[in-house]
Amino acid sequence: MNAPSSTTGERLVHVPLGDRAYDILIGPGLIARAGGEIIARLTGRRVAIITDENVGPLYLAQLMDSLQTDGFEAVSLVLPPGEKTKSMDGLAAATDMILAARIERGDAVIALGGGVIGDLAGFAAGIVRRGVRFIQIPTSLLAQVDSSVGGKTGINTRHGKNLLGVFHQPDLVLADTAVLDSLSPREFRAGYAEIAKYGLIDKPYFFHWLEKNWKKVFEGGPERIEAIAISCQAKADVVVEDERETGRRALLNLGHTFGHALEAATGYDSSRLVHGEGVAIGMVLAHQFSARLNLASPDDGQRVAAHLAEVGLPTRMVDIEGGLPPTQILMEAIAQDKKVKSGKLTLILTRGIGQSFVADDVPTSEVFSFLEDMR
Ligand SMILES: O=C(O)C(=O)C[C@@H](O)[C@H](O)[C@H](O)COP(=O)(O)O
Repeated sequence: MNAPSSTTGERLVHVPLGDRAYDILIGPGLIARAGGEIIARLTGRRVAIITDENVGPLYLAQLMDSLQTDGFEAVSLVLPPGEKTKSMDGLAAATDMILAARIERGDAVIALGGGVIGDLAGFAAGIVRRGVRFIQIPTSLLAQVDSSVGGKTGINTRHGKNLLGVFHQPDLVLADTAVLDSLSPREFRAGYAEIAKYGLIDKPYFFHWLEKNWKKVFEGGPERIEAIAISCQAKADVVVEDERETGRRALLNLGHTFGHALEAATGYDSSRLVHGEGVAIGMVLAHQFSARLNLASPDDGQRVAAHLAEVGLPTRMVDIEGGLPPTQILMEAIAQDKKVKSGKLTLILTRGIGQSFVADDVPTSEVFSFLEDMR
C-alpha cells in the first residue's frame, strides 16, 4: 500500500479511475511549479483560481506567477474563510466568476485552499457547462489527506452538511507539504483526525504506528509525508473500488454521521467546532456506540479517545464550547445523513481498532438514548 517515493522525498499516488484517472503529488514546493505540472495535463490555457482570505495572501501570487510563466491566463476569486462559505452565496460567486472568465470545458478551475474551498470550487467546476476540469491544491492537512481526493464536492444547506453536491473527480491534486507549516496547531490537529481515521477503518498497524509516531508527524519531516501518502493511498484504494459510495466507500464516513450532526448543531461556527474536531468526537462516539451494542470492547473506544486526546483533539460532546441543543435536534441532522436508506440509519460501526463496517438499519431509538447518555 506504500506510495512510490522519489529521491527528493516527493510521493506520487495514482488514482486509476479509467478516463477519470489522476495523480496526487505530495511534497514540498509544488505550488511554485504548479504551472509545469498542470500544463502537462491540461489542453486549455485558462484557469480560474478560487481561494480564501487566509490562504490567498500567502500563496496566490506564487501560484499566479507559476501559471503565467507557463503561459496560462489566470483569474482569481478570494472568498471569506470558513464553513459558511460553502453556501448558495459562495456557489453563486464561484460560478459567476468562472463564467465571466469564459472557462471552457478543457480549461480548469483550481481550488487553492482547505476543504471548504475544495468542496465549493469542485462543485462549481462540476456544474459549470456540466463539467469543466478541476485541479485541487489543498493547503490544509485535512484537505491533503481527505477532501481533495475522491471527487466528493458540495455545499451545506440549513438541512445539513454537504447536502447539495456532485461527484466530480479532480484532474490533478498538488499537495504542497511546505504550506502545512503555516497552519495553526488547531487546524493541523483537525486534519490529523482524518489521518487517524484510516487506521481505525481497516489499518490497525497504521493506527499503532501513529500512536508511536504522531509527534514526528506534527513536527514535520519524513514521517509527515509518509502519513499523508499512506492516507491518500488508503483513500484512493477505496474510491477506485466504489467511486459513488454504493458500498465500501461509506467506510470513509467513520465518525462523520455524528460529526456532521455536531457541526450542524453548532451552526458551523468554527470558534466552537471545526470539521476534523467533529470527526474526532464522532469516531470516539462510533467506538463507544459499538461497545454499547456489544460489538466491540470498551477498551478500544478508550484507546481511540486516549490517542486523540493526547494529540489535543476534543473527544467528548461536553468538550464543545457553548453546549449543545437537545438530542432531538442532533437526531434531525442525523436523519438527513446521505447514508440513510428508506428512512433507516446507516452508521459506520466497529468490531475493534481497524475493524470498521457499514451497519444498515441501526435503530433510531438506540442512537437517541445513546446520545442522551453521552451528553
Ligand atoms: O470521501 C468520502 O467518501 C468521505 O466520506 C470522506 C469524508 O471524510 C469527507 O468529509 C466527505 O466529504 C464527507 O462526505 P459526506 O458524503 O458525508 O458529505
